[in-house]
Amino acid sequence: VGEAMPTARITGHDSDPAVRDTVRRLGLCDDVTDTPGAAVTDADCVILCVPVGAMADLAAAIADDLPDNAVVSDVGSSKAGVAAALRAALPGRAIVPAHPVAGTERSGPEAGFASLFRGRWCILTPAEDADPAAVARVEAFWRALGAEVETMAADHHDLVLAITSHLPHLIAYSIVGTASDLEAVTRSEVIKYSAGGFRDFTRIAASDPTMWRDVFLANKDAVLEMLQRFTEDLTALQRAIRWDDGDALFDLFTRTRAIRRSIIEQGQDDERPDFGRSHA
Ligand SMILES: NC(=O)C1=CN([C@@H]2O[C@H](COP(=O)(O)OP(=O)(O)OC[C@H]3O[C@@H](n4cnc5c(N)ncnc54)[C@H](O)[C@@H]3O)[C@@H](O)[C@H]2O)C=CC1
Ligand SMILES: O=C(O)C(=O)Cc1ccc(O)cc1
Repeated sequence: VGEAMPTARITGHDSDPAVRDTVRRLGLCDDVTDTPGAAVTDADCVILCVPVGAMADLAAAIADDLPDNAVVSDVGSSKAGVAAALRAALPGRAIVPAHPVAGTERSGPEAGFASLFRGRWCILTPAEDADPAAVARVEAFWRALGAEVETMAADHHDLVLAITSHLPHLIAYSIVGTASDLEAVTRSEVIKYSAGGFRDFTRIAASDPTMWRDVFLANKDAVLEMLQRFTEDLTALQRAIRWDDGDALFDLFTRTRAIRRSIIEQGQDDERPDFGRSHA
């Protein structure tokens, strides 16, 4: 943020003193405060960057110190529950929930890098009656970081992200968990012979446990809906294998290859040279 907005004054707070020390050491903020309230006393824009299950408590903790004209936003991976929690904790305030759809499996203050949001989408989910000036301020913030901004309803966001992000994480956690439950001898072979497929799942399955526990509990309905469809489609694949239906397998794999190609054409893959994989 400091690099993209050199005149902005950035104040940070984290409930974990070790994180506050690291942020001070790395110089990520102009000031780091020991309480949430002290971080917002003269803020124009407050961005809550905690696991989605912690948003309600943090919003309540800043309520009394928040200046009247401050805009409150967040970066949570699920939106309807967070938006409701922010509205309940901060009644009458300008609230513009946001989700930058960019990240890695890493977390903590050392996991960030300046190009993270460049060319990525940031989805805003303001309520229909939100102040357009507040929405414009949050949009300008993300555009300054290089992101493309789109606005949609929070429920719609949660359905789309359930299939593009949340279910893939659940599947990765599940398959890596299955491998780790295998007998010890097989497990060591899984590690030794892990070809690209399994390795890619282990990257996703190394994502932060607190963050993802909260996402699945907060976006329960949409995730369960997509999981139902997924298990039906998986059963269809199981049937195709059992009955030697090679055409069914071939047709699906041809369709899925086209999806990968369109992601690469839109520049939303992580193969670009500056995407921070060297930090992993
Ligand atoms: N990691 C990723 O790739 C992405 C994460 N997100 C969302 O961003 C949010 C933050 O995720 P990360 O930055 O990855 O996690 P992180 O683990 O790096 O940072 C979260 C921080 O919140 C602190 N915290 C927890 N409860 C708190 C409280 N009540 N008051 C003050 N601090 C508190 C923790 O100590 C931790 O340092 C989550 O809601 C996540 O869903 C959104 C897009 C991408
Ligand atoms: O590391 C990956 O592949 C991710 O999918 C990162 C990510 C995690 C959570 C989000 O809400 C957005 C992006």
